[in-house]
Amino acid sequence: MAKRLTLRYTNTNPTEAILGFQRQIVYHVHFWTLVAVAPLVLVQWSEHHLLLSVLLAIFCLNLVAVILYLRLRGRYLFKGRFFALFAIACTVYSTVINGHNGLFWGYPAIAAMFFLLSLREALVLNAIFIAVLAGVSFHRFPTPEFWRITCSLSLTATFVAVFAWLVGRMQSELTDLATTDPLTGCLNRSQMAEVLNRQIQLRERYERVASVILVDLDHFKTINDRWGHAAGDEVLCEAATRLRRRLRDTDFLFRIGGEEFMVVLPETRQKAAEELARQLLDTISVAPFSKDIQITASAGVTEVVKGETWSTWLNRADQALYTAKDAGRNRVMIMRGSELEAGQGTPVPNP
Ligand SMILES: Nc1nc2c(ncn2[C@@H]2O[C@H](COP(=O)(O)OP(=O)(O)OP(=O)(O)O)[C@@H](O)[C@H]2O)c(=O)[nH]1
Repeated sequence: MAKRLTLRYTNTNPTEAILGFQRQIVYHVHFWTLVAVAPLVLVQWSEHHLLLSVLLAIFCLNLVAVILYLRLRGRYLFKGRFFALFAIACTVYSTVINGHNGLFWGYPAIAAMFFLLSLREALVLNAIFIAVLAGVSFHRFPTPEFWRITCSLSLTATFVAVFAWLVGRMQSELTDLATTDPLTGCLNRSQMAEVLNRQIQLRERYERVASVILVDLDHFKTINDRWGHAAGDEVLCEAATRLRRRLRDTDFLFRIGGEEFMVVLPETRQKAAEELARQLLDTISVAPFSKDIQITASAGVTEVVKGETWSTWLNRADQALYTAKDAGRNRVMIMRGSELEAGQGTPVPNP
């Protein structure tokens, strides 16, 4: 065990970072659309297009509402659906009464929908939008122009759709890279606070229980020293696989240090967690790893207590683990509330 857990958490959560990035996009699209559309309310009014002017004014009110809500509450009001609705209505109606001058707004509207909506919603709405604009163009413009308009609108939608799809894929790949440990595939520390806090919220609000197990491989340094770092890496991967195999899909497995793993068990009381911890240590010690390496592990177990912070909860599990190490390793120690249960550390039979 290299050192005690660092319980200070800096805000480096990748999920939060992506949400922040999406909020920025929503903010900018709404803000710059407002800058472009607000003067058109007066222009259309002065040209006696009263209905269009009113439509544009309501569109602007929606833009202002979304911007303010985002600024004040940090939330995305209406999820871009009113934006799409008004952009489509205004562009189509403007094309009907203004011809090309209205149609030109269709191109930025197509792109904006891909920025604001989910890919599926943007594809469906843009298909409808382009079909309606094509219908209007067919009646309003000569046939060659209708084809040019329909093809250029479709090509714009295709380009932006491909771009949005690739950005979405890259985003999820980067999130995976940022949230998992590349060696073992376990979650890394960036997700720790979020997962533990979620369990604490469930405890506070719905009286749900949850437990944490810290598992630390014993004398891991000797493996590196004797068989080399690559063999040590193999043992870590295999240990993670063995732990994962014993866990449920709803449990969370983290690698939080060199040879230290954390298991978060939702809906699990301390008693059940203690039993599971013993089984986890068994899966590590029961069979040799590659190169016939034999290894054991120690574990600290504790259940979340109402009103505590995630760091207090984890600190208690950490203390239980240290006690297990001090007591001779290859055993489980549990810690309830604020007191370590004296003598409750249960040795796991040596392999
Ligand atoms: N192969 C490999 N070794 C690692 C990795 N991360 C940390 N280590 C090694 O793990 C060892 C941990 O050593 P210690 O903290 O002394 O713990 P230990 O030897 O397991 O002793 P106890 O925990 O007290 O039983 C160090 O030698 C680290 O270099 C890794 O990713 N791969």
